[in-house]
Amino acid sequence: MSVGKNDEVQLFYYFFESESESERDPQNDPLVLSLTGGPGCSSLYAIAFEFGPINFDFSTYGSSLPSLVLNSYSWTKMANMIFVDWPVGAGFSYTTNPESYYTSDSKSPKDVYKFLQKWFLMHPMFLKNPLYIQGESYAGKIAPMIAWEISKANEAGLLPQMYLQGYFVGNPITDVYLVKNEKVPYAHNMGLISDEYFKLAECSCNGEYVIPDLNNVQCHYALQLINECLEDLNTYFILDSTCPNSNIAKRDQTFTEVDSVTIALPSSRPKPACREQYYTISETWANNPYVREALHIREGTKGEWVRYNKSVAYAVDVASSAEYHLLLSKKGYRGLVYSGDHDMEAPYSSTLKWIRSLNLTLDDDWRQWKVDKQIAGFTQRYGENGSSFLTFATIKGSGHTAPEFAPKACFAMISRWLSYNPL
Ligand SMILES: COc1cc(/C=C/C(=O)O[C@@H]2O[C@H](CO)[C@@H](O)[C@H](O)[C@H]2O)cc(OC)c1O
Repeated sequence: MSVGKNDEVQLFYYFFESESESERDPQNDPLVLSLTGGPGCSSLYAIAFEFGPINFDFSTYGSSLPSLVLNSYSWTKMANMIFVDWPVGAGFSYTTNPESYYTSDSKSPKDVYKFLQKWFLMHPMFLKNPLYIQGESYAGKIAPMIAWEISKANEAGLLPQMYLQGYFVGNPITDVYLVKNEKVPYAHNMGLISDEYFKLAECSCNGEYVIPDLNNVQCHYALQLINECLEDLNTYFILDSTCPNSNIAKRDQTFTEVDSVTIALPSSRPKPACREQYYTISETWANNPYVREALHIREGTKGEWVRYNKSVAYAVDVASSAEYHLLLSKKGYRGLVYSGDHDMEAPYSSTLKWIRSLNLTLDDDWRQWKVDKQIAGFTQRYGENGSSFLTFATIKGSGHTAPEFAPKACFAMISRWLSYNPL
């Protein structure tokens, strides 16, 4: 989908209608626009590893491309979903003019709005479906900004009028400073550093761990002790292991040209030993010529697909998007902020900090929420005059990409929230 002048910026997307099994109905189900983080991660990551309808089947993986299996916890079971490779440069999105490559926190929500405007022109039948914007990690910072862009455009009478109902974000990097500064207290709360190290850091650094005073020797010493404790920790999911060499799987994958059904490898190779290596296999899959043809990637438009393009030209020019949550709640839009509670990249406690700073009225205090009679996490809800605007929920024992590690709980949470039920 081209956005911007002269069709220079082309945003690639995957669209799945809701699966009309059981009582679902694509004509009336919500429509969710989904963005992955980074900025620069492809939405294929969310589709294949998190909440999309197809996942890689690694159980049969060994001597061929991974095959695909249906995901029984796919959010397409409750919503129509558009997954966009955002921003330009991520996934299969590209530009024909390098100057159009540059984007930012403040510009990209406008591009996504333009994307949606054009998408609805091509799919007008979805204009009456409740619209939600979803983003995780860095996109969790941007999702409420996109919702605000839509809200403003609707109020200005721009067409098409979009039936925006709200947004939901997972482990959002709402405020980069807050997120980073919370890592030390979070590490302490989770038993990763001792009380003594924490107290030393807290006193000597004055609670400032991101940009400590360079002349403060004691603070430096405390942070050094802490860094040693956290070395080799998987900060995205502190219960998970780290990958010693995430390139192993990729290096020995040379595919032979055979028919489009069976794509054999010259030799078999060891099964991936850790999560990062599974991610690498997705790169082999997405770069396979048959796969690219099936995905309608126009030849010559995009070079190598990478799961996370870290060289997108993106400027962080908004320090915090917390105020957008406030603006949207004041307009009556619904928001859900969920956090895998074992994520140290965007700790749930940093999220609670900016939520509290909004001074919203609590209408349902911290309590358990359950799946299969077991605690799935804890939740808190804010609202006024009988209307609930913002729900916060933790997902117990999950990481940065919460649905990847707790698919069933996340499915239940989103399903309840989209149906206006309490978690
Ligand atoms: C631009 O500045 C910052 C960006 C982030 C973003 C993290 C992020 O999106 O994580 C990715 O999430 C996606 C999921 O959306 C994962 O797939 C990726 O592996 C993961 O890296 C965080 C920061 O500080 C904490 C920043 O300062």
